[in-house]
Amino acid sequence: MRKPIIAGNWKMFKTVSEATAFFADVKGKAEVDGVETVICAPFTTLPALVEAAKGTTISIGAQNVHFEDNGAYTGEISGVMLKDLGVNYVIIGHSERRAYFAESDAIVNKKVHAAFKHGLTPIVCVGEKLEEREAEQTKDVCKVQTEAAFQGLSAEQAAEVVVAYEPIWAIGTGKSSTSADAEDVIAFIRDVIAGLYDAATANAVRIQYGGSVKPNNVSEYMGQSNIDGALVGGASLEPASFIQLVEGAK
Ligand SMILES: O=C[C@H](O)COP(=O)(O)O
Repeated sequence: MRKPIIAGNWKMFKTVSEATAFFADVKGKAEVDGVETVICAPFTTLPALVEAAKGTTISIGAQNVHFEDNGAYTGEISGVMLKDLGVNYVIIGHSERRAYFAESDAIVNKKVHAAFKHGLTPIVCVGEKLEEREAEQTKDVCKVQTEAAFQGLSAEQAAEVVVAYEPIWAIGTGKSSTSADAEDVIAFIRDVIAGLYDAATANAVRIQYGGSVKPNNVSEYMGQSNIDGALVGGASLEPASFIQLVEGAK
């Protein structure tokens, strides 16, 4: 039985004071039995959020990690540093990082290994561009990205990965994938993982949908048998909306 997981991805939004005010508003409310709640926040807000989250069921995640433990990598943050803060999750390979920061499939895989090395659970993003969808390459793209991300992971590690299927054309556009289309691609991604490992491992992996998920459509996605939650950008920024997303995942 896979536990649904709602993860907010704040992207480059919120100062420390805004983050702590948000947390105070959702504490006790975005905590729902049977649903895992994660807030993936900017690095600068992580210490305050980790502190605020103590004694709650809300986990705190980062939005990126470098694949080395330390070194001359100006501006980067490592898994050692995130674990030291008490962070539990990290988003890896978000399409914005792939597009704007040249993250290749090989880099994504190195980051996934770095996450496991330091006891962080990776939320690995895969998904196609609009032109790839129009060329009917959605599944090919997701297969390549998924296989690359999982390369070299043991079955035990693979079972712990959270995958977020995010069609790029649906991110921040208000154009969400239909729940049936998302289910079709996510079931396919699960089959790809089964091909790499076995059915039991694939059935343990939680796969989220992401792309214009809102309080009014989250339960539609959650009603699909292969969709185990959502990675949410815009609608995760307001406390009331975030609480509704978590409640909608029950
Ligand atoms: O990581 C989250 C996704 O990029 C979705 O963003 P969005 O909910 O604003 O469309």
